[in-house]
Amino acid sequence: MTYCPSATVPFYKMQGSGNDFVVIDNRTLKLPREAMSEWASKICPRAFGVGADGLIFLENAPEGSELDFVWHFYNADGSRAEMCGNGSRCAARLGHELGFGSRTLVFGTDAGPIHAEVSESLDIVKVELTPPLDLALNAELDVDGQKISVHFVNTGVPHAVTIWDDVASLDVVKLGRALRNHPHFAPAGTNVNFIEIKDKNHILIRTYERGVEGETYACGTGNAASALIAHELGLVDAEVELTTSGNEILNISIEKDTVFLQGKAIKTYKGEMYLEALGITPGEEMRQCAHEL
Ligand SMILES: N[C@@H](CCC[C@H](N)C(=O)O)C(=O)O
Repeated sequence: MTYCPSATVPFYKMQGSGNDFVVIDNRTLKLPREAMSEWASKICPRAFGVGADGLIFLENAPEGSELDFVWHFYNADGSRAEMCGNGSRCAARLGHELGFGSRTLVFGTDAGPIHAEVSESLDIVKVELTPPLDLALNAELDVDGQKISVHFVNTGVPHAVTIWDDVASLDVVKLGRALRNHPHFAPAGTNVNFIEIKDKNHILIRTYERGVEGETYACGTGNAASALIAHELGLVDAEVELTTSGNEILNISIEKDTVFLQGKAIKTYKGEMYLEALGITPGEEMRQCAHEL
């Protein structure tokens, strides 16, 4: 089917613990992958676009695959990311609601398959993250003249984790940007988490996200990385509750090498976006119906 936009493209807006996403069902739109990055960088900016930390496209899985669907995930700046924990919880919920699969489903990301369980109420989603990679503890890094002990693990995307006494008082954007761009993490860069251990089952967390290039209200894979590292250092148990900067709760459970992330996945609205207003150039097939724009 050739897509004819009649000026607008339907979308869903969702949030997982305040990490917000525009989600597009690409089964009918059939937007080619080459155009997705530009769409993200036009749709995600707040005030000028729809506004979101990331853009997610849901598509049918390849014929014969065991997946219920596949996604394409883009950060607000248009960079593609291998995975997103909060986005994966939103995608699982919407994927189920759009008929891609049952409440227990599996979908494909660049980091590998994600198994998800959507609650009966649909508002809570638990995902099993991809196996953690490249764990490295206690690198002493020079950041703006101060020595910081930095831990690292990839929980689908790269995460640096630093431990502090009072995360509320930190300049997360300044420190986060410096670590994100630190030569130690080149060329991919990293997301950066700032955590405060409250007790064996409770962490306060703030995250600087790569691709948003700022602090977000929550980052699912960052919460997983932080709990995993704190557990590895003997600071917390295998079941951890994290309070995000948006004051939401995310739950992480660690079972041997498997990490689960659970939290709210909320569908906030459904809308139609105007391509021209967003500065998106319609593709060839869209020009056929330019009179409708
Ligand atoms: N917010 C996400 C992570 C999204 C990708 C990240 N910004 C990156 O580029 O690595 C999460 O909830 O995990």
